[in-house]
Amino acid sequence: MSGSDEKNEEGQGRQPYSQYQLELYMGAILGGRKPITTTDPNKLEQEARKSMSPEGFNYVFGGAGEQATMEANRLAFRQWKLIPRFLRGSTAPRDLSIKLFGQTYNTPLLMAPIGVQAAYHPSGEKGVASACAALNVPYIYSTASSMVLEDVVASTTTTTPTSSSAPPSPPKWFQLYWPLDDEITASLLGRARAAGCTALVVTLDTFTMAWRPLDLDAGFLPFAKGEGNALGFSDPVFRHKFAEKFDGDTPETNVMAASLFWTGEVFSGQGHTWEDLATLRRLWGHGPIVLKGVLSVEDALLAAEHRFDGIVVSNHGGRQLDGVLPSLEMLPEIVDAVGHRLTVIFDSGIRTGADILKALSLGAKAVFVGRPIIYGLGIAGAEGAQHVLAGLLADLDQSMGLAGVKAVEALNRSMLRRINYGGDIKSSL
Ligand SMILES: Cc1cc2nc3c(=O)[nH]c(=O)nc-3n(C[C@H](O)[C@H](O)[C@H](O)COP(=O)(O)O)c2cc1C
Ligand SMILES: O=C(O)C(=O)c1ccccc1
Repeated sequence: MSGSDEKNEEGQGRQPYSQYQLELYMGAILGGRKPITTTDPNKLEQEARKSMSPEGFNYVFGGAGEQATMEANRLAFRQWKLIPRFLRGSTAPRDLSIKLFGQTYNTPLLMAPIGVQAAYHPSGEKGVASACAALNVPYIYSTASSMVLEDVVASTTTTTPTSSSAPPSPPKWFQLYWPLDDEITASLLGRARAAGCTALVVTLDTFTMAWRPLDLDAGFLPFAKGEGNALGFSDPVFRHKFAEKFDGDTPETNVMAASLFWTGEVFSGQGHTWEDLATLRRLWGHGPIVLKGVLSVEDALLAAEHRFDGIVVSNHGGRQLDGVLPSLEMLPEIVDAVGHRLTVIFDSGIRTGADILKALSLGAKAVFVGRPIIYGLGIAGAEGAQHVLAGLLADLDQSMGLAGVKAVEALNRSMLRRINYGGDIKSSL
């Protein structure tokens, strides 16, 4: 896949994803090559199931409870249908760029923060971050990462910034599972700042793990093996506090105790309140703060009242409280209530370009996508993740064209009609 970013006469660069469809056809026609894995979002899940370890696949795939919310996320997308327009002149080249917090982003897609990426493929966070960098997609580093923040950033940062051919690294964001101890929080945020993360995502909905039958039945909990703790174990303040409490031990000499100590810090946040968020703002000090996991108009209004820069309308991909509404259901109401006061981002259930179109038309300024990219990683490492990302962006680009829209900023609700055939996903196809 080419990583070129040439400028054309209309100012919007020829994007690395915009030729991907042609590249795949030509590879097949001229070279007899097949894509590295399927281009079909549903088959992708099946391919991942075959390639990944059962525990790894189930961890990514699984929802909470009976997966009612996870299924509802997909059903919600099926209920909105697009209304295309024609004969309005060429839509090419499409402008997928957006403005978020005063900065221009090439596309409205960001890689969702996903924990423990080395559990799905040895290239882990570095693999996904490099796939994102090749496509200019922002990478959001999770607090529960299996690789050290600074190492992941160094692995994707261009070492020769003066070279005119090298595209600049896309922005990086940092996702926080909020520790109880402010000194540890301060240290993590200071490191994220120093590593160049430009925005802070604070996840509200996962202060404790939900009831996840697939993982419970397999007894799979990455932290118990010391996985997903790299950020904490590499943190000087955390290490100091651990040594103080455990007689000079280090996370390396006493993995189990250090894992418990770390997870006790980052997954015990139910005590935090709206008032405590002031501390976070002070500790972060610079750049936007986005609250992830908002599902009610009331909490969205509170986020605006507390002057947060953004929210992610999300149900964590149906992995937390089973039975909650699909996040797409709440998106229009939340946008109407607070869209003029803060930036509304969306995630949970996006699988296709048309899904992204729908979320943006309902008022989201940008979207996060999680599982599909991790399936690509699990199947074929960084190359697989890049294939999925490029496919999703190419699909979005083409779907926009087919809908008769030239720029993301022109999307609006008049492009959508809600239909409800009732019943399950298949009957509403
Ligand atoms: C395996 C896995 C791990 C995740 N880890 C995190 C995490 O560490 N932090 C976080 O804020 N969200 C995490 N999420 C939630 C995602 O950021 C995102 O909200 C969700 O995946 C969106 O749904 P989708 O997978 O349908 O796109 C995780 C999701 C998955 C599937
Ligand atoms: O599994 C998740 O959804 C998640 O958010 C998480 C939390 C801790 C470690 C890894 C992932």
